[in-house]
Amino acid sequence: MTQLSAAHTKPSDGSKALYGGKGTRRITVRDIALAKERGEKWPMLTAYDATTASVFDEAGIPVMLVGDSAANCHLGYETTVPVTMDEMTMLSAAVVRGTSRALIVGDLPFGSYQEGPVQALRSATRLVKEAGVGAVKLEGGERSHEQIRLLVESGIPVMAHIGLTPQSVNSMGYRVQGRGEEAAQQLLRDAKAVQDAGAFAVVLELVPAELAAEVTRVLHIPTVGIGAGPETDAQVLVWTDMLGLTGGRVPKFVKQYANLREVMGNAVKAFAEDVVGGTFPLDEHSVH
Ligand SMILES: Nc1nc(=O)c2c([nH]1)NC[C@@H]1CN(c3ccc(C(=O)N[C@@H](CCC(=O)O)C(=O)O)cc3)CN21
Ligand SMILES: CC(C)C(=O)C(=O)O
Ligand SMILES: [Mg+2]
Repeated sequence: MTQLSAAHTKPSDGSKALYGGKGTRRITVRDIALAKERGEKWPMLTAYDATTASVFDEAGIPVMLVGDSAANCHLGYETTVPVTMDEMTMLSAAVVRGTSRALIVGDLPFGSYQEGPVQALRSATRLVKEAGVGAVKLEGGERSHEQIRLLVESGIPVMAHIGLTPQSVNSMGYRVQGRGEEAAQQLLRDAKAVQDAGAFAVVLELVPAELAAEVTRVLHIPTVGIGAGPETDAQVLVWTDMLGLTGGRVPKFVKQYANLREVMGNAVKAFAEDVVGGTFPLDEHSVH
C-alpha cells in the first residue's frame, strides 16, 4: 500500500487526526482535505494574541482564525468594519508566534480585497510575509471568486466565508442567510463558486441547519459552521464568546464553556482587596 492510500483510511491510533492526533508539525491545508475524506469533524477557534493562542495550541485546536472579530472582541470597535490591515497583521503575527502546530488563518479586513484581485493579493501577501499565516480568509461567494482564484493561483490557500458576512453589516444587517428557496439557491451558487475558485474550506455563518447540511454533502471541500447546525465538517466559535469573556450579548449560536468574565473579575477584586487591606504582598512575595 502506498503512503497516499494509507492516509485515506481512518487512523486507528488517531496519529493523523486533526484533533487528538500525535503530529507535532504544523497542520497544512492538505491535512484539512484528508480529514474531509475520512469524515472527521474538527474544531476551530479565533485567537488574537500569542498567550491565548498558545493555550489553544497546547489543547490541540488544529486551526485558528485571527478573525476580524478582533475589531469588537479585542480592540473595542462596535463592528468589524473599521479594523485595518496594520492591526490584523500585528495580531496575526502574535498568534503565529504563540503556536507551533495549528494552521493559522488570517482574516482579510474590510477594504483590503474589495477593490479587486490585485488588491486582495497585495493584502494576503502581507499577511503571509509579515505575519507568517498559512492561509487567509475573505468574505463573499460569487462576488469574491476572482479574488479567491488569484490568491490560490499565487500559492496562498484561501478559506471562503458565505452566508452572514459581517463586513456587509451596513447593507445586510446581522440576519440569517439562505432562508427561502431563492436565498438557498444563491447560497448553493456561492458555495460552488468558492470551491471552483480553489478555496480549501468555506465558513457558513448563520445559515439554516438543513441548508448547511446540503452544502456540506454537495461540496468536496470542508464546511466550517458558525450558527449553521451540526452537519458541517467543522465548527468555529469566537473564543471570547465560548469562554464567557465577551461583555454584553452574544449570538444565540454560542455555547459558553466557561465564565472567564466572572473568574477574572473575582480574581481582580481579590487582588484589589489584598492591596487595600495590606495582605499583599506578604514576605514570601518580597525580596530582601
Ligand atoms: N463576539 C462576536 N461573536 C461573533 O460570533 C462575531 C463577532 N463578535 N463579530 C463578527 C461576527 C458578527 N457575528 C454576528 C453578529 C450578530 C449576530 C446576531 O445578532 N444574531 C442574532 C440572530 C439574528 C437572526 O436570527 O436573524 C442572534 O440572536 O444570534 C450573529 C453573528 C458573528 N461574528
Ligand atoms: C466568526 C468567524 C468566522 C470570523 O470571521 C471572525 O471571527 O472574524
Ligand atoms: Mg471575520
